[in-house]
Amino acid sequence: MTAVYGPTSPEQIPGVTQQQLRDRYLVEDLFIPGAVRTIVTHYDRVVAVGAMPTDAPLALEAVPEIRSEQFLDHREIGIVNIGGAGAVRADGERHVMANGACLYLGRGVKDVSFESDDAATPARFYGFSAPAHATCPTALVEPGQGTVRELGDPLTSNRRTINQYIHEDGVRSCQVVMGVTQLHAGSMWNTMPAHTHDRRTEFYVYFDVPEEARVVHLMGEPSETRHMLVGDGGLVLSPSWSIHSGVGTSNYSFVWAMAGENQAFDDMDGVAIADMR
Ligand SMILES: O=C[C@H](O)[C@@H](O)CC(=O)C(=O)O
Ligand SMILES: [Zn+2]
Repeated sequence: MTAVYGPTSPEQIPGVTQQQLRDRYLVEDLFIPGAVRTIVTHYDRVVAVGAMPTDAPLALEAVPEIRSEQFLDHREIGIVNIGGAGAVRADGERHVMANGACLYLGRGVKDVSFESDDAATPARFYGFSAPAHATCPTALVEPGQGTVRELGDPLTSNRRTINQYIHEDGVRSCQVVMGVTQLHAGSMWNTMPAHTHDRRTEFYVYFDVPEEARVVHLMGEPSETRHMLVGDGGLVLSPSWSIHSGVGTSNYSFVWAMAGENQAFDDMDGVAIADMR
């Protein structure tokens, strides 16, 4: 249940087919009932995890690609539940996780497992993990209890609430920065004007996307953008050279998470809309 996403270059974007773009930057099967999926990437060595327990708990296991006995021997992980109610056990402690809750586990935690309260409405745990060279304490944040930033305007269809969970002024980590953005009803655009941050990789997982709806996700260098239509649960990989923005056919939410050179949320290189191609 492991997939490896190798490094890519912006020079590979011109001429790329829609299928090649999706093969390189989109994970559409992160959540499989009764399984843990591990997505090993060469973008800042970030590993993404999707766990969807049904009637039995699922363990977070090291995969051969990370050459560790336990998954967190050399790593940290931020976890957000984007599904039904559930819990994460970490070294015997049970952390109850409602939809939207965020759990941070630091380097050295040994036994991690995921469970759903009700197999009929399973939890969907999304994990974002990066290498860590020190141990930060375990921390749980209840939904909406992070640092809230209200952004955008209904007039530009981008009114949204950002909840920063793991960040410089919140739950501490070595590299991981993580939060959830919710688009308000009637607002469809995230992150427009767009930005890059050449110092950090960023992944999005779109959720609360209605079944018939899609998010038109924009990526690529600002001067050479491409799009992918992404449904509920889709994971999009943004290398540091890529913008990450999107417009839905409905409103939606997404988990954003970053790792790399720094943790400065505002270290972004904004792009004027008129300069995008
Ligand atoms: O670097 C920061 C990230 O792109 C996201 O936090 C942006 C976002 O959630 C939004 O504007 O809605
Ligand atoms: Zn960003």
